[in-house]
Amino acid sequence: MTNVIETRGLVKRYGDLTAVDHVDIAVPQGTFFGLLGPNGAGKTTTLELIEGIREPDEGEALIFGEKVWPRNRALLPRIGVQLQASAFFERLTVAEQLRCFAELYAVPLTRIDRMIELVGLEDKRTVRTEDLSGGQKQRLSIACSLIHDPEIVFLDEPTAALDPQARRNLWDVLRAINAEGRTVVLTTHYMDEAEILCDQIAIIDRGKILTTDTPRNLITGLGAAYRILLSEGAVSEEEANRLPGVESASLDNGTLALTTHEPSPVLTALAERDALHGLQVTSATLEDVFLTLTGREYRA
Ligand SMILES: Nc1ncnc2c1ncn2[C@@H]1O[C@H](COP(=O)(O)OP(=O)(O)OP(=O)(O)O)[C@@H](O)[C@H]1O
Repeated sequence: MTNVIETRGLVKRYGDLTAVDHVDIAVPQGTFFGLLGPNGAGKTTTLELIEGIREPDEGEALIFGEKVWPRNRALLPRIGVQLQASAFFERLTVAEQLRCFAELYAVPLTRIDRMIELVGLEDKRTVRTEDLSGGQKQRLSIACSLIHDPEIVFLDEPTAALDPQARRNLWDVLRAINAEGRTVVLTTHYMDEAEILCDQIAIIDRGKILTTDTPRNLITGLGAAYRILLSEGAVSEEEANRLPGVESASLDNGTLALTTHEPSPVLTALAERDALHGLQVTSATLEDVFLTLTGREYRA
């Protein structure tokens, strides 16, 4: 698959601090790519280096095989950029704001309605930007970044500071953008968001990429055990300990917790005993991946 983005040994220093430390990233066309890391990890700086709005101290970033620095104007119509903080003309309505961007890019004004529909702001088209909620502002800012129909869109923490429901609603918009065939590069400090949305995740910490893979491979690569939780009384602790594949079973606070690396035979044996009451199966999470890689708990 063609890589539409590649970075080679990207470095950015601010005084003594190396904010981006030899970052190598490759993003195949059409991927939903996530740059995941705690606050201050270097996500925004990395993104800005790739977008060509900051000069690297070392290394280079390529989009569609072309260097992004010095500023490469030929790339601009092909990429959409949503910055972490968006500044709007506050007195303009949603539709006027989009019209302004459409005219700047000289694209047909029919794109305005298309974008309003894509981000679900139909009932807000005549509302002034200053009267939008945080989630609606983020939607508008995403719509502005897509007005010229770019092939790649960069989104810097688009769901930060949104409430859980607004975050989930925005996830649907982001999925739709990717489903249209666009490559999406997203930064986030939310583990769940990266796991749910992204095809590929690069975990960044202290300026360094720790690992890049699919969420599933990152998690299964740990080889961690599954936990199977059942209601007390579904089976006895002794019987649970004897089930095929069970490594340990213990009863705690009304919940029987089993650990296993092979959930299938355990679940089959439980089903045969009609003992699936209160069943929950959990595997390792990206937080466990971060802990394994850094030795530290993940604190966004
Ligand atoms: N213009 C700047 N001058 C000096 N230091 C900077 C500058 N921009 C960022 N930094 C520092 O570089 C490091 C990386 O910052 P960056 O904003 O890239 O991280 P981030 O992962 O995007 O964090 P956040 O999630 O908080 O936005 C941080 O320690 C930050 O304080």
